[in-house]
Amino acid sequence: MGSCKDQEEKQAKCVFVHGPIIVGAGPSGLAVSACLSQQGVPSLILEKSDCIASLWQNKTYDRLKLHLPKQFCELPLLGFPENFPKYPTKHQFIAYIESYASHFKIQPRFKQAVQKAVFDHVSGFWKVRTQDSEYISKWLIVATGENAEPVIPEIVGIEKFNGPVVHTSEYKSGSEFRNQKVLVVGCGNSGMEVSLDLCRHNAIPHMVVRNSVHVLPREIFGFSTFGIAMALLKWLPLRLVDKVLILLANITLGSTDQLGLRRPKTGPIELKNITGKTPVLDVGALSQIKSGKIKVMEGVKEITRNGARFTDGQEKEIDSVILATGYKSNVPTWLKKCEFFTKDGMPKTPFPNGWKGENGLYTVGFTRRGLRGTAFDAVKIATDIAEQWRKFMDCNNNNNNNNSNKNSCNSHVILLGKS
Ligand SMILES: Cc1cc2nc3c(=O)[nH]c(=O)nc-3n(C[C@H](O)[C@H](O)[C@H](O)COP(=O)(O)OP(=O)(O)OC[C@H]3O[C@@H](n4cnc5c(N)ncnc54)[C@H](O)[C@@H]3O)c2cc1C
Ligand SMILES: NC(=O)C1=CN([C@@H]2O[C@H](COP(=O)(O)OP(=O)(O)OC[C@H]3O[C@@H](n4cnc5c(N)ncnc54)[C@H](OP(=O)(O)O)[C@@H]3O)[C@@H](O)[C@H]2O)C=CC1
Ligand SMILES: O=C(O)C(=O)Cc1c[nH]c2ccccc12
Repeated sequence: MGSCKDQEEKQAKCVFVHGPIIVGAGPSGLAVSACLSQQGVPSLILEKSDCIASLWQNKTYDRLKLHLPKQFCELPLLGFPENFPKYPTKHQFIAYIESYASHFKIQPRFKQAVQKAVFDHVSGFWKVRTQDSEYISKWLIVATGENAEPVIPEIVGIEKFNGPVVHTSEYKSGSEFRNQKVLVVGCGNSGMEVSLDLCRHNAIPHMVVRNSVHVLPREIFGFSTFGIAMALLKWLPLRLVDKVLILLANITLGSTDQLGLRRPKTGPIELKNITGKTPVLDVGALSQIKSGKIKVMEGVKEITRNGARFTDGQEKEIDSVILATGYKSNVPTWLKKCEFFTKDGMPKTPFPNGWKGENGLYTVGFTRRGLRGTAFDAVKIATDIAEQWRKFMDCNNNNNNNNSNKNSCNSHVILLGKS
């Protein structure tokens, strides 16, 4: 453990962790910790913020509701309370996550931002560095999420703009933008829902749609579109399911093309699986677009001191800019010398096999399948680690009872057992 000596010099504490280290106390980190604990495996979560589910608590707007029915957003082992509505609010979702953590007695270490994690081939351990400590374990579980950092695009002239420029992760409510002309850059679920919220507060959103986009109704004839898609996928091939979804969307919403919302050639679920681009599930923005309250604009060419120029030559005065330009993983900034992730911080191996890497590395919540994907990964990871854990415990017990067996276990495992 040469590193500990290095860390001592920098006055960092060296902590041997009994069980896996999990980076991130969002739904994914908590789910995997709960599943491990159910199998008798202890774990330690390192979380950079000061609370669990910080994305939901700190980086979402007031009016947010889950847009998939609750049965598709449950974590393993403990479902939503019976009395929750079909589409829980973000406050209900946070309450659920808090009761989940307390039910499984999960106590993350807060204000521990992982700055560097690296596998030490000599010792066979992961060394995980935060601002004040180095944590050491045989297993590292990456649970920092697909939405760890906002995507901030470079837009010509934006530095000259006089008004506020905020990312949707900082947006709380349209009440701060009352009567303003607001440029909303991006038309994913965030762009659509923020534009809708702005309308409800008498602001005038101009939403930039630079590309094609799938808009689907949240429900079709009282059934959730997502639920319909999942049911059909059990029987029909993906492309046929996508065709059915588009047909149903065209019947219920009408064609979206004339509104400036062209559909991509690839179907909605196939596109989500290949690129991660989530289809918009409409909760009311479309009717505001139809009535002209949300103005659809082509790409932005340039931002000026008090407005914007668009690629079609139009110019508009603007009071504020909201960047609804999405999120990215931050894994490449801290996980070093690791071939498992792409440069964008997503596992190179596609779903359903992206949860396990080499040398005790695992990932949870990088499936591009929302919380359902998280539940899938968490169960797989816990089962896999529990098997190793049981062997290690048996091995350790044998060693304690019978010294002649000592060579049958790796020395690092004995070291871990002593911590
Ligand atoms: C607005 C919005 C709405 C959504 N709605 C839905 C929905 O309805 N249904 C659905 O299935 N999915 C939804 N999603 C997808 C969302 O990604 C998941 O719901 C869920 O939050 C993923 O959980 P996670 O734990 O993987 O990631 P996160 O919730 O992002 O948690 C990751 C945690 O890791 C911490 N972290 C990051 N980097 C470090 C580091 N270096 N060191 C220590 N800690 C670190 C973060 O602080 C954070 O607490 C939504 C996403 C957004 C942005
Ligand atoms: N109620 C709910 O449950 C909600 C869920 N979510 C989820 O959160 C996740 C993130 O969603 P979201 O924040 O919308 O991010 P997305 O990545 O889904 O969308 C980003 C949008 O920004 C556009 N964009 C990016 N850069 C530029 C640029 N330079 N100029 C113009 N447009 C740009 C993209 O266009 P292009 O396609 O051309 O790249 C795209 O339309 C998704 O999984 C989403 O489903 C979000 C809100 C609500
Ligand atoms: O990632 C999201 O935002 C979700 O809400 C979950 C989700 C996973 N796969 C989807 C396919 C269509 C719509 C939403 C999702």
